[in-house]
Amino acid sequence: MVSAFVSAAASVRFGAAPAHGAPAVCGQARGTWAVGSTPRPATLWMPTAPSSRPSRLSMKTETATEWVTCPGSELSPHHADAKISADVSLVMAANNIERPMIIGVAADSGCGKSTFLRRVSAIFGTKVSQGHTPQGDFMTVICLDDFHTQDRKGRAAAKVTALDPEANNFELMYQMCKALKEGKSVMKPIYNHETGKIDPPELITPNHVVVVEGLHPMYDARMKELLDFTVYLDLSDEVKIAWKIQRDMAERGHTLDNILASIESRRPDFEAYVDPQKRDADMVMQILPTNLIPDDTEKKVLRVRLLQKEETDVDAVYLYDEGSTIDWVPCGKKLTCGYPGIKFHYGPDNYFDNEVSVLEVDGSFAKLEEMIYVETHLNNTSTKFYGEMTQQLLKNPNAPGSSNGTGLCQVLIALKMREMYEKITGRKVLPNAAA
Ligand SMILES: Nc1ncnc2c1ncn2[C@@H]1O[C@H](COP(=O)(O)OP(=O)(O)OP(=O)(O)O)[C@@H](O)[C@H]1O
Ligand SMILES: O=C(CO)[C@H](O)[C@H](O)COP(=O)(O)O
Repeated sequence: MVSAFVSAAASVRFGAAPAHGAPAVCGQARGTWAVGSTPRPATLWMPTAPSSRPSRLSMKTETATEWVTCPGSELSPHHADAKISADVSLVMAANNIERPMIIGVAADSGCGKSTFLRRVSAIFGTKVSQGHTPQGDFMTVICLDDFHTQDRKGRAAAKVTALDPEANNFELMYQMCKALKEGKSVMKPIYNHETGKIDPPELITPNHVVVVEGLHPMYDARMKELLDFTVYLDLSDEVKIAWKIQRDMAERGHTLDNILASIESRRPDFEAYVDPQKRDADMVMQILPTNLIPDDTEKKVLRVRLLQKEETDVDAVYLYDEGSTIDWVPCGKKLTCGYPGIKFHYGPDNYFDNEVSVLEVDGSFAKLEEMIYVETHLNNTSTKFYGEMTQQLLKNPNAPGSSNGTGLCQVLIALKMREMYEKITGRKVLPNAAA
């Protein structure tokens, strides 16, 4: 698809690609975006140079705020200090925030939420803050583990897992997300994964985009209602185990038995409380073992299916011909593929009670720059200029999944989030704002 924003003369200042392993919201100064002769929408939201913008971190305005006890704080002794501001935060006007958009990203632990959100932050463009919760100048990412009602010891004594709704303060979660959506600040509890304890609350101010990620963003009906866009990352057991082994053995010193036991012990609660959220998500990314290698044991080659609910405010990405069912094997001169090749599928389907469009990518890409060839065959990608999807992948080639369908689908979902933001607010985010 060639968007109306295409301009061969367009010049982009690229920032350094965020290093893999950087915090969920990568700090990148925004560059200028010259769109040549491209007409600018009247309501174009143009970030000013970082130095002339009020820094969210240096805002002292919240000290003038009157704080009130947040409903739900009475439900856990650990949440007694949880507060919300009585009035709309001064940060709203100071940072030119009109209407915070709230996005929910649900998945089990270790299923790639942080990795995915790094792509999202690159597309929205945001500078990262230090601290427990990444609060960028455009996007904030709240981890819902912060609403655990008990510390690790408490959960062990009560014999509940963190996945059990009993172990989470949904009332507080809802009230705080509602307050942020209304433009109010909150003093949110912190769950400290290093100590397993609940730390004193931290200040979270409203932002253009607030992502709530974790085990249960869509579990509670009122929370679900608040969310403007929802995503579920659905890993098959085989892939989940492979990723867990890779991370928890290599980086966290767990043994294989340990990891397998932990996955098994969480399974009943995962199936009861986390997994069902995928039914209602606007987009689901299924990550499965490949079909291209019979009896594949390595689980390194992935088959990724992007399920896009038809009934949303953004149009589904399609391959070639909207609504048709298409299998596409693009290997050849235009797309270099090593073993076992690459295969696309697109078509309509039903997912629980919803009509969805499915875009499937099985296999890996050998040369990322050749993704432009794939991009040319995709439509409704919500890109703002020819090659934007490929450019986003090339920005961070070493991030997990860049060379397969996970990276491609991460970028496509992030572009849909940006489109949704523009629809909700009536503002335009400059393409490549993060560069
Ligand atoms: N697309 C991908 N391809 C391969 N590996 C991936 C991919 N996405 C994530 N991983 C790996 O899986 C592991 C977990 O990823 P990540 O930390 O993003 O998950 P998470 O859901 O945020 O985890 P947690 O909730 O436990 O913090 C990491 O080792 C990461 O490198
Ligand atoms: O499922 C999880 C989400 O990240 C964690 O296991 C849960 O938050 C408890 O954390 P910890 O194991 O550090 O006490």
